[in-house]
Formats: sequence, C-alpha cells, structure tokens
Amino acid sequence: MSRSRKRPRLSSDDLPLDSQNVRGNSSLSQRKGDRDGHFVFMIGENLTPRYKIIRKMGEGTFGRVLECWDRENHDLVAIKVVRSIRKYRHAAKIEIDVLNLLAKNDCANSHCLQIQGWFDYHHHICIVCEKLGPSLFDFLRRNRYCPFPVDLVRDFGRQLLESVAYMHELRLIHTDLKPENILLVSSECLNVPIHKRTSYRCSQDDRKFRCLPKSSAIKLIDFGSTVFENQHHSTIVSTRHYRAPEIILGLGWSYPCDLWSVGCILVEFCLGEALFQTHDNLEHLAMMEKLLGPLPEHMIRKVSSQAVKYFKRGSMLNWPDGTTSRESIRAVRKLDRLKDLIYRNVDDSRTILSNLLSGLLKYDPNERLNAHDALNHPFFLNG
Ligand SMILES: Nc1ncnc2c1ncn2[C@@H]1O[C@H](COP(=O)(O)OP(=O)(O)OP(=O)(O)O)[C@@H](O)[C@H]1O
Repeated sequence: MSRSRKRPRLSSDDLPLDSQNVRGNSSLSQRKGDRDGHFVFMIGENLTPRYKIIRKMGEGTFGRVLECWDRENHDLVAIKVVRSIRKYRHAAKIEIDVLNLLAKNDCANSHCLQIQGWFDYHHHICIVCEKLGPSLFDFLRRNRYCPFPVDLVRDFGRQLLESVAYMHELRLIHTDLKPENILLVSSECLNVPIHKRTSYRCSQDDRKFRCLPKSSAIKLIDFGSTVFENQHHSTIVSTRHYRAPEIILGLGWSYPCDLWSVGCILVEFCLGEALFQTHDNLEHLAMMEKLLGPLPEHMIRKVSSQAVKYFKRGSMLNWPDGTTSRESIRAVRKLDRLKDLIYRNVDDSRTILSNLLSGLLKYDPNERLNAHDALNHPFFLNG
C-alpha cells in the first residue's frame, strides 16, 4: 500500500511553542522538541519522575505515543506526547475532554480507550492511557495484507459498532474511523495453517502458516477529531479512504458518516486492503458508482458549488473526464459490484454479510443503517 493513508487535517505550518519565545529554559526547550514540535526523547529517560520511557509505540499528526513504566502504579502505560504547537495543544485538550466523557459514562461494551490522566511537560500535553496492542492496520500489514477470516470480521465489526453506538448515544461523532485507530487489546497471536480453499489471497505465495490474534478484543482510539453533534462541523473530515459521499459532495454530515467508515473498514478486513484506494474526489466517486451503482439524483441536485464540476447534464458523473489518467481508469475498472467482491473474497456468510455492507454503504445518509440497527443485523445475530 504505497499511497499515504493520512488524513489531511490541521496543517503543520505553525512553529513549535518552544521556538515562539515562550518563557522558560530555552536549552531544555530546544532539546525537548524538534522542528515539527515533536517531543524528542531517549529510551530509558524519565518523562517526569513518575514515568520511564520504554519505547515508541506509534506516531501520528498530533504527536508520539510512548510506552512508559509507571513507577507509582507499577504498570506499563501508553502516553501520547502531543506536539508543542498551539493548535495541536488545543485539539489535545478537546481529546482529553472527550476521553473523560467516554470514561465517565463507561459501560462494559464501550470498547473505547481508557484515559488515566494527563499533564503538561515542557509545552507538550501528555495523555496517559492504558497500553494496548497493535492496530488492525499494523496487523494486516505485518501479515502481508492477508484478510481476516469472517468470524473475526464479525467479532471486530460487533465491537466496533458497539463503540460507535456508545459514542453516538453521547452525541459524539468520531469522524476518523479507520483500521489504524482500532487497536487489539493484546499483542499475542497464534500461527495457524493456511487452507488454500479458505484464504485465496493468503495462499498466493508459499507460506503455510499465518498469524491471527489470540484474542479478538479491540478498542477504539484517537478522539482528536471527535465532535459533538451540535458543534461546528468543518466541511472535510475523515481520512480519504473512509470518507462518506455526503462529505465529498459538500452536503453536510452527521452520525451516518461513521457508519460509512465502518462499512469501508469491514470490506477492508475481508479483502486485506483498503476498498477505495484513491486520493481524488472524482475517482473516488467513480469507484463508489462501480461498487454501488449510480449516485441518487436527489443528492446530486443538492451538491455544493465546489462539487458541481464532478457532474455533467446535472445528474451524471463526469468520469472519465479529459484529465483522467489510464491508471485511474484501470483502478476503477478493477473494482466489482459490492456483492461480487464479497462473494469472490469471503467463503462463509457471504449473502448476509453483503446485505449488512450494503446497508452501511448506502449513499443517502438518511437511509444508511445506524449503529443500533447494524448490531441487530442477522450477520451478528446468527453468527
Ligand atoms: N493506547 C495505546 N496503546 C498502544 N499503542 C497506541 C496507543 N495509542 C496510540 N497508539 C499507537 O500510536 C499511533 C498514533 O496514535 P494516535 O492515532 O492517537 O495519534 P494521532 O497523532 O492522533 O494520529 P493520526 O495522525 O493518525 O490521527 C496509533 O496508530 C497506535 O499505533
């Protein structure tokens, strides 16, 4: 997967706070932040006297996530050390509020990352959380994008929908659901034999075994883009591959955009790789039409002035247009109808799974399944 999967969100043009004449120990400030405002550290160093840095677990737009030893609780924790840039600090405070709200109302089935606390360290906001395992994207990548068996897709889908239902009950919209933001609770895995019949994609090379998670327990992370339903919504949200059509068409968005993302994620679990591998709006819409049929006219009639250019004669997608590359035409042609895609890649529960997916991938957000209805779908009830 060569194309970037990162969601363009806050641009990184601001200077780090430690180069903005913030009062304090300048030599320490310089050592603690690099030019992008990322926290610079050494393994074994202390992050306050309480936490000892063990290793880096991940890095994102907002900061670095470090595995640390908590000397007070004698436990390992994950600490997100946010970049020392004003807008990221501001976003981190919102993320802390969301994490606290999620923790306050927590029920057994929330499947959301648990916050333990936070502190400010040399202009870096540090969010202390439970330590989890690899993301489902990392897991797929390490297994050469070998798809998950359908029973695991069901377990992951159920938990993911439970966490989305929980957030929506609290009037929160995650807006950035993607395999990178779904973490296995445990890193333990099992080596299992690959059956040629059941896993076509995995059996394309000479490997006889594949790795599967020992436990299917997952948790949702990264609430840095979460918004309250009644708050200001920026026009563009979500990482490209998981972005709902109403966002691309500038029609406004709400809770259903999370369910579209869940649909894309579940297909990805069945295929091993992202469903919509594109970075271009027109190509993205063409891929959707190849998979799901034509966009509804009533949506096309209301598109924003920026999106009008994607259509001709008022109702037809203007694709391919004069600028479409051969590579793009090939990428769209490669896609099948959703049902055929699922039939080609999944062995069990295909009919019921493709029915669930078409409910999650409804163009019209008003017709799309909500999280509760999706959880009551026969794919989950009969599995
Ligand atoms: N609690 C945790 N336990 C283990 N690893 C974690 C944890 N939290 C985050 N990570 C790792 O760190 C990575 C970055 O974390 P996170 O997504 O919160 O940062 P971000 O800066 O908001 O990222 P993005 O740019 O993708 O939004 C994750 O993809 C994951 O691999």
